[in-house]
Amino acid sequence: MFIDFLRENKKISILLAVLRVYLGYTWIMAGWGKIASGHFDASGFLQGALAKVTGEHPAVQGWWGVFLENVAIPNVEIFNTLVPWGELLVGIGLLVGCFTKTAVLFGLIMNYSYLFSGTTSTNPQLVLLSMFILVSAVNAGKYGIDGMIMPTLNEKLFANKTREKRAAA
Ligand SMILES: COC1=C(OC)C(=O)C(C/C=C(\C)CC/C=C(\C)CC/C=C(\C)CC/C=C(\C)CC/C=C(\C)CC/C=C(\C)CC/C=C(\C)CC/C=C(\C)CC/C=C(\C)CCC=C(C)C)=C(C)C1=O
Repeated sequence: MFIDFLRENKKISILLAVLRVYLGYTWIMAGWGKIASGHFDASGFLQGALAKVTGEHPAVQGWWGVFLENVAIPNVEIFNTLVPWGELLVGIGLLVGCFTKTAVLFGLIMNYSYLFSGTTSTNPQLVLLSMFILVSAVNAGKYGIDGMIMPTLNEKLFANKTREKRAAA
């Protein structure tokens, strides 16, 4: 019932838009800060995270350590680009409400990557707020670009499928 309320209520979509803009601004600042500095390098952070796999109460789980050691660290150049630009694009998507659901999902993937790496920081707070955007689906983008383009996109992309289904039924 609460989920339906988040997904359908017109007044709550205004609140969701405010939340979306806040999250978008936060991601833009994080991404742009790294891009503008011109020397973002995740190597040190990743090595530090890998070191947290050991000990009596490891902050980083073994399987994530395997990922860091075999995927992230050897390909750090890719992550040095993917992370800042991913953060910026997620931020823009959320700020203007364009492909909101996809943007928030990629934002969550990044939040969890940082959490898995043993950094708490503002990540839990961003995750909790992002959940509201994710479960409220299109309602969060209603007062954004999604609200303008989604009805047309849905019609163009899915109209035939709906017709096919109806014809088959
Ligand atoms: C507080 O936390 C923390 C941060 O800080 C937030 C940090 O940094 C860091 C620091 C981070 C590091 C040191 C890096 C650590 C690295 C690792 C742990 C390695 C592993 C990392 C990963 C696995 C993450 C990899 C990244 C991914 C998966 C993200 C990829 C993201 C994308 C590809 C972008 C997705 C975005 C989408 C889909 C949205 C796109 C939408 C837009 C861009 C919108 C476009 C809209 C416009 C341009 C507006 C205009 C549009 C119009 C007009 C269209 C209209 C059209 C009409 C027809 C009307 C830490 C630790 C942290 O703890």
